[in-house]
Amino acid sequence: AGQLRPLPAAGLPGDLFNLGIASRLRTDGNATARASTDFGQMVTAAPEAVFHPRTPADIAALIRFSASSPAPFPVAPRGQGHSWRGQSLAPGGVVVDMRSMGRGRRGARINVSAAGAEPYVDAGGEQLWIDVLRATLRHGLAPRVWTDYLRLTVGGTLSNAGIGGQAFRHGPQIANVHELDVVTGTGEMVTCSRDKNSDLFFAALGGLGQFGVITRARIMLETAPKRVRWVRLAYTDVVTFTKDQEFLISDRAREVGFNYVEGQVQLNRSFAEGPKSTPFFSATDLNRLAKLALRKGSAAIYYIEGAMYYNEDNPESVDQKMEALMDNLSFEPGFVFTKDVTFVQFLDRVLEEERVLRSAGVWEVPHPWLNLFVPRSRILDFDNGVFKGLLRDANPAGIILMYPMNKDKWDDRMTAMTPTDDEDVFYAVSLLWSALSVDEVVKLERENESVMNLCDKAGIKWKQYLPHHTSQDGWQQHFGAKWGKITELKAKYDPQAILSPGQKIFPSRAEAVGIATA
Ligand SMILES: Cc1ccn(-c2ncnc3[nH]cnc23)c1
Repeated sequence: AGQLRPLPAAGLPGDLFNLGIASRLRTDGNATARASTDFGQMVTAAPEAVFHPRTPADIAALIRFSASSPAPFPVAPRGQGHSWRGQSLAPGGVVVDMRSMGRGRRGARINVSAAGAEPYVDAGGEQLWIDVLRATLRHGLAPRVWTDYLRLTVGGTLSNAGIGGQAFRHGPQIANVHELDVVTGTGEMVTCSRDKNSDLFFAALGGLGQFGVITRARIMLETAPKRVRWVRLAYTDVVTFTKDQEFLISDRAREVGFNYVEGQVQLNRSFAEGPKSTPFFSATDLNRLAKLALRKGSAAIYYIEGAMYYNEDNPESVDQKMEALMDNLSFEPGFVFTKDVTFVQFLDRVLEEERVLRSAGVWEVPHPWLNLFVPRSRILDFDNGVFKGLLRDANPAGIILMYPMNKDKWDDRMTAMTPTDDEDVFYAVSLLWSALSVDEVVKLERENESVMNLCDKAGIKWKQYLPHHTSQDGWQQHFGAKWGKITELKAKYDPQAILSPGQKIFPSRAEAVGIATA
């Protein structure tokens, strides 16, 4: 039940509880327990309170109060809490439950501007992408780039980059934003874009919550297709697999190719010991694929996952387009798996995965993830060292994604990092493990470490996506040449280092005060 007046929390300044916003603060154990962990379940750290803002002005008031108090306390915006290593936590501080912004006035914070040559949607940072999709489809429009899972917030994915199979063509989600409203670490509400307060605009996109809280994003839209031809093509040879993937994301394939290109790696042992069927593959499919791996003696099966958008007024043309495309690709003959679905069914495909995993009780488990961007020139070394070496006989629960993107679709002025070599293509490799026991957490974390060490020894210049580093040196290496600018922007927009301490990039003054008084 809501509290009339929360009891002042020990670690927060008493007069916080005299402010007008105090009634929106919850200090009870239920509220703080829910905000003490995230989807990754790798870290637990309790806030002193959870704040339920109604408007961006409420968030500004809370942050202004912390920034001007003698003992500034951490403040972390939390949407769905889908960070994996505690990035959305605020130990000893205040977690802002962003989802309370939208409550009560459904749709008020998603405004579609459908007219004109460049339609867009203004979406609250707390809005889920699935809700943005439903609102824009009412106008026959949709954002161009999607994460694999849609029950994530706009502010959360834009604070990382927002990658998925459409990014090879349109860049990550952060490359498809016109304007932001951001509440900075000094509690100012700033509207920013490429032309206005542009340093904050570029900082916040991929900014890991370090420079401000995204409360609105103006996102580019395109005409939405009605249907999708969704295919998976199986390969046993990684050279052929990556060659075809790179063709599919090249300009040559622009007219004749897919609208979406991703890829997965299935290690052999998972055929014997993994699920007998999945949302995409039937048991028969998986049997055929297991036999293929055996016959070819390959350590893994590689799938290209492609999607071709179309409208039902000319289904035969998508058949012809798909036939022509298949002729250009060298997958294992007969190993083409096709589904014909609506646009929403395709975009929301991971919901099915979530349902299966939740019903098996393995969705809310620890997720020791590792997401790497690997330079194209080293992807075969990576495959050889990791999938044919380190992980050859592994069979952890979870999925392995592997697909290329075009670096020139990313904007290097933004905080998100891509590999700093001079190549124009890099691969996303996502080891999305689910740990089904406590010692598996330790084992998988160690394995992830050894993957990164193997890359270091081989001189493979990786960057982490959804990054987690345990030292400021690690973060300096992550940001490389951007580090100087990033520290300047942090001093300008969050001088007390209040915001999103869970990323562990900057020692927060709040902590420093704590240490000083300890
Ligand atoms: C970069 C990233 C983080 C999570 N994903 C996922 N992709 C595909 N299926 C998923 N299921 C859960 N997370 C998934 C991809």
